[in-house]
Amino acid sequence: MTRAVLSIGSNLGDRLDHLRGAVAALGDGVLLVSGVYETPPWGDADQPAYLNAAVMVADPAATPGDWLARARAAETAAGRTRDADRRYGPRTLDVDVIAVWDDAGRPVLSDDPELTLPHPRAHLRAFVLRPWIDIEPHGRLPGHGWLTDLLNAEPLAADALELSPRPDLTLESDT
Ligand SMILES: Nc1ncnc2c1ncn2[C@@H]1O[C@H](COP(=O)(O)OP(=O)(O)OP(=O)(O)O)[C@@H](O)[C@H]1O
Ligand SMILES: Nc1nc2c(c(=O)[nH]1)N=C(CO)CN2
Repeated sequence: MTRAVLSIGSNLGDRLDHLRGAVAALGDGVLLVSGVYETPPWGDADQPAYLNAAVMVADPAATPGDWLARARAAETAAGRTRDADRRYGPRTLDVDVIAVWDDAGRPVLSDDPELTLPHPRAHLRAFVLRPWIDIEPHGRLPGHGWLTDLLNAEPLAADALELSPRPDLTLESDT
């Protein structure tokens, strides 16, 4: 049994549709879905604004590697395209594995470049932490502490002010 928090983001094409595609591709594993946020581009300012959200998933059989495989499958299913030469550049869909917990609730730690856990830049990204707080208000980022403490301290506090909640956009299925 593992539980994981995934970050989903899109800044090309029909952004909302891409996020919805990601949630659909994750299927029965999805436990909780955050609100949608419009966020300024991080890491490379010369690109359109993103829509970001966070998803909590769980599966009795999934290994940490399975979550990376499912993240990649969701990107493919939602028709991921990207500029391969551009680090932090625009993309139709990005699904990052932010953190994973084992069946005893212990965080899984990994320094494997293929799957580093927790995600090595999560603590620097208001666009990851703010949606995650929606679905886990008392959550902790393993190795870094309470989500709310991270988001309320500089430099993230300034970034958090730039995020726009989009309650008009929802990822939940209508059915
Ligand atoms: N926790 C993780 N989640 C997703 N990918 C990871 C993780 N740790 C390592 N990776 C590796 O990172 C590589 C690059 O992923 P990707 O193309 O999504 O990077 P990026 O979106 O440009 O940057 P970032 O990962 O900072 O968002 C992938 O090949 C993947 O194996
Ligand atoms: N706001 C925002 N900025 C980003 C995002 C993202 O999802 N949201 N993803 C990136 C990929 O590395 C780079 N920059």
